[in-house]
Amino acid sequence: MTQTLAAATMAAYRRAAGCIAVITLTNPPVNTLSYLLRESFYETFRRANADAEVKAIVICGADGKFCGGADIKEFAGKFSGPSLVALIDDVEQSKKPVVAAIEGMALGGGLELALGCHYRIAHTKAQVGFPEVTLGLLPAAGGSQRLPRLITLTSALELITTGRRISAPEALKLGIVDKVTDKNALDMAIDFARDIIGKPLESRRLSLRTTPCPPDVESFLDEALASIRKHSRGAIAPLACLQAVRASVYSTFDEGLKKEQELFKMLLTSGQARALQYSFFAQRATKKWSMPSGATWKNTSARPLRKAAVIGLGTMGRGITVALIKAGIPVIAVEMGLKQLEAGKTVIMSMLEKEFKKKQLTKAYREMAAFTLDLAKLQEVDLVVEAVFENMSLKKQIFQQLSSLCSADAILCTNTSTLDIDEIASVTTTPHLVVGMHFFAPAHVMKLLEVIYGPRTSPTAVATAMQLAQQMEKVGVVVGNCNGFVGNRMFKLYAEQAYFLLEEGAIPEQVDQVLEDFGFPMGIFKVSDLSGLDIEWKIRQEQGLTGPKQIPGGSFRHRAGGRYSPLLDILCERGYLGQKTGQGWYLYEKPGGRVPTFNLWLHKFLEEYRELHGIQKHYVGQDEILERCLYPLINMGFHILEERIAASPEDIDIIYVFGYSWPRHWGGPMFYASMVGLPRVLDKLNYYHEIHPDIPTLEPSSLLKKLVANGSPPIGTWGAFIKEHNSKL
Ligand SMILES: CC/C=C/CC(=O)SCCNC(=O)CCNC(=O)[C@H](O)C(C)(C)COP(=O)(O)OP(=O)(O)OC[C@H]1O[C@@H](n2cnc3c(N)ncnc32)[C@H](O)[C@@H]1OP(=O)(O)O
Repeated sequence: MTQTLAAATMAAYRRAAGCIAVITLTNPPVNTLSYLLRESFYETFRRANADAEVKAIVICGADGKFCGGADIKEFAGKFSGPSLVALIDDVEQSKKPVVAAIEGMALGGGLELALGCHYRIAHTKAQVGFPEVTLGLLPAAGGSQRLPRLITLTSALELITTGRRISAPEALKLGIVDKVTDKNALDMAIDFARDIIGKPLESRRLSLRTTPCPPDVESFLDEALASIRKHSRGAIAPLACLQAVRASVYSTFDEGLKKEQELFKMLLTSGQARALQYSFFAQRATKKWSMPSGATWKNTSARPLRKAAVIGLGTMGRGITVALIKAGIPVIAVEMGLKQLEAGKTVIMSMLEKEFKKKQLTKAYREMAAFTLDLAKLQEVDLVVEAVFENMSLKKQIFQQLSSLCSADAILCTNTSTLDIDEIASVTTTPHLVVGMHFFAPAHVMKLLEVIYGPRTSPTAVATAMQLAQQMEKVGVVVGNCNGFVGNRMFKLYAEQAYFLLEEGAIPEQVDQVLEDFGFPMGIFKVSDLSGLDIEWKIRQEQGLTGPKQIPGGSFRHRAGGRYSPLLDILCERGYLGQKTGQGWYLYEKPGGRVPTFNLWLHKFLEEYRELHGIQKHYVGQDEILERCLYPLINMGFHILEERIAASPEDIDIIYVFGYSWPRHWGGPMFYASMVGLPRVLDKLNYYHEIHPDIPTLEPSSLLKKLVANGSPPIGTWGAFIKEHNSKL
């Protein structure tokens, strides 16, 4: 096994144009600088350096990919083999000119290696960057010291602290690469290397330079610190990146390297780095979907999509239309009335125009959108996305029509956030082609797509929806059919607890502050005001929890078998719908206002409400807010795993990171639970359930109890317990 790997992983050596040594980094799929590659590179580079016939060296990557950086999997173990810092030092100190031929990508350690080279030549489509910060790390093979010595401090700081990847033309403008070509970068690098043989190299060694600084560097760095603190939402890596760059200003190169190492070691052992690296692999794992039937991404093919239709041009339908066109799929956009069609068309065309200006689209977009009232046009399409109101009878009516109008093999998707896919499919003649696609608003921006299969959905329909997610550059996650699917089913408990906390004595400002300190960009009440309280109100009505369809049998504060908070309903009934009406949980300067301020009415109302219902107000502390909001949500995650609605904790975590702005440096709810410790989560749920026996969702799930009873195994091994848990044998 090791031998096979060793054969595939190497720094391959060959000679070109007589006197040029070409070293090819070879470690599929993205030529990461793993232990084996570093070992091989060390030998190969020495060989090239020692060979008197070699006058210059070119470094490139196999299969048109320079290098994807360090092997992230190796961060979890002990470092062995030659260090990247030392290898790059060898490269920079070489007396023979060394040229990097960058094709595909030079990321992280890959870019650091390229910065050690004396020249860099990139293909125009290549990307370069330091994504370490997104993994909870910093460029620690001299990158944080060499980049600021090469380009402006402002750009170096921005690239290192954000992890933004840039195109080769931008890298050329900034001065990171020396030449860009749309031909073969390796051929160009070889020619270039031949031309520079014998030329002095001293000025090309970045470690010998000093960092060029703006006039008032101290206040520049102070402002940068304040801005990073404001935007990093509790993430520590951006701050460490800044400290490393700061060292490049005030220290010698060697001292700077020491500081870089010190900060790297601190980050590497932090929980945040573990969470972010987990998230990196979790995101990739969602592509490898499976269904309980045994169908998987490997054994199922997607249908080609030449044309799609979107039905319903409200906010969601508009965003979906734009997302499809951005993915290169022509769309027939359908509405039921002329007025709605015209309104939808105007907004969609202006959204497309904006995307075009941002260079996200080519000119052809005008021809890619057709607008019609005529459902007969749907005959031509391979896929339909229905995006009308969240109303079961309306959706069923539409799917019945689709069934007779569309071609027999058209994939029929419903954009629903809660409704039963199977019930919708039941009115069609092709239930196997019906699949749920839960987009998140704004649909042309938000990355997440929940792909929902019902009991009759075919693997082909799922594969096609997942393929479409990829085409739209979204993260698709395949989930089973249940009320609210994964994301909203869990979110419901998060929101519910927040309302209960208001009833018990908290105020929206307090709850939001705790959630924002945790790392959410906005607390739940601000989010509710922003999206409009009536969204949840309509869902509650549809579920028979409130309104004219309310299921009889409950009481004012007890419905559907447990405690119920009618606070949101009361606000909606009074017309307090959030930002759009100028008042919700907060007060706004005017309808449509954006700045939340103290809502005196709400505070008085909460006092009266508590008094009226005999609720004993208590002091709600920060821990209680966080635990009451997050632990029931996590507990529901365990139920969802038990029921196999989500195939893995990774799937749940990715849904939360990409759809609900869960702070990525906490990995996602399930990873967070594993970091906090499952016994603690279990104890706290038991504790709160004892105090609030009328909230059944606080009762710990049996899977959580089982995992704790088994010594709280690592998250990567939960799958075995779930299988065992579900086994009917
Ligand atoms: C002391 C030295 C410190 C150095 C710091 C570093 O270098 S940290 C690493 C910095 N590099 C990165 O963060 C790059 C991460 N990778 C990517 O962004 C992308 O994978 C890519 C390189 C742009 C390629 O994207 P593409 O969409 O083509 O492929 P995938 O993302 O699906 O990746 C293919 C498989 O390769 C695995 N993989 C990619 N990069 C790494 C890596 N750096 N380490 C380990 N594994 C990596 C990825 O997980 C995929 O694996 P599968 O098993 O096929 O899912």
